[in-house]
Amino acid sequence: MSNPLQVIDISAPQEETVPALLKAATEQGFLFVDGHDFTQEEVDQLFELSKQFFTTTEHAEKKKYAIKSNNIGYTDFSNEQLDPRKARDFKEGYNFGHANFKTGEYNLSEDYYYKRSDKNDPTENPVPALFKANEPLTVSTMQKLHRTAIEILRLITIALGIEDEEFFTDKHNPQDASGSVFRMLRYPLIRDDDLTSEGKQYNPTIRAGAHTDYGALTLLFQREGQQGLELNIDKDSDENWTKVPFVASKHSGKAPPLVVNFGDLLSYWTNGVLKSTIHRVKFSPGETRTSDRYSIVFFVHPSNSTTLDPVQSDLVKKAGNGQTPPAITAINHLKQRLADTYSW
Ligand SMILES: O=C(O)CCC(=O)C(=O)O
Ligand SMILES: [Fe+2]
Repeated sequence: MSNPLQVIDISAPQEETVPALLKAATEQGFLFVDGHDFTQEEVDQLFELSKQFFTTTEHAEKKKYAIKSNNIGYTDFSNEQLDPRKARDFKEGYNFGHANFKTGEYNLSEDYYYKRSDKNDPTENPVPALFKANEPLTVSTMQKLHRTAIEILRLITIALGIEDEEFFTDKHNPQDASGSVFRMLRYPLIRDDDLTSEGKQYNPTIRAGAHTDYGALTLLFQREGQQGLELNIDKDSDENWTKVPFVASKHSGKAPPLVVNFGDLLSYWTNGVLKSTIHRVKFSPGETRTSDRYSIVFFVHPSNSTTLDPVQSDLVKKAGNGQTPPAITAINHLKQRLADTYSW
């Protein structure tokens, strides 16, 4: 499959990466980020861990970790409906949240996370045993993903010509309470005729309904042969979907480039100059897929109290839509979007 997205190597000189990043962010809102520091081996281990969790844990056991309104835990097959006009999404997932990306703590209890108590209660957001046993891997991944996101935000600030070079990075302090979530997802291989009558409420082709992401930035790993992510770059047409292919890294021994997209918050902050592009996951009828799709996703959100006022940038003044973003904080925006998705 040819690649319609740009591949940007963040280890290359800034003079090269900054204009390419701006072009990708303003035209498509999606790109590949190569030159990160994830090895193939560690990403393989992550996908193995995810597969093991989803395929060897009893359903009743998974349900003990059911997702709560803090967005931490297991999402069951019927939980999520990203496009309210369509069927529920046939996928399962596990979200790690309430993390401090500096110390590596995660799934922290409410009062400890919000600094109302100096003691964490590990029973509040319990971690499945398998993930607990593999904590060094998941924690180093979350921390590295956060650092990668910060680097992308730094480059974007330069690309937009924002005078305050820390405008975006300051809003994403690794120690602050935020809606950031690290998520493992599994979309099982299933064909139309596999569905029981109970399963008919699911759509076997559209696995994640069309949506934009709620946060600032999303970083995603996928595996070769497990594609399915599609973008609707042309907003005026519901029919025109661009498939995200699998591409390999240019750096030997490194994991494939991360699929990166801009979420609603970066779009608000830039009056629509950075595109928060609609996307979905689709298994097309008749395709020759032989395995489930797994994805590993990091949703980057700013500190909870951040507001959505546009940045001071000539580029945004000139090319922006001039609309006033909603007068709410990042956390209230997230709560609203999660309520719409999960019918909480
Ligand atoms: O799994 C994927 O490829 C995409 C998932 C996605 O878009 C999301 O969860 O927001
Ligand atoms: Fe998404």
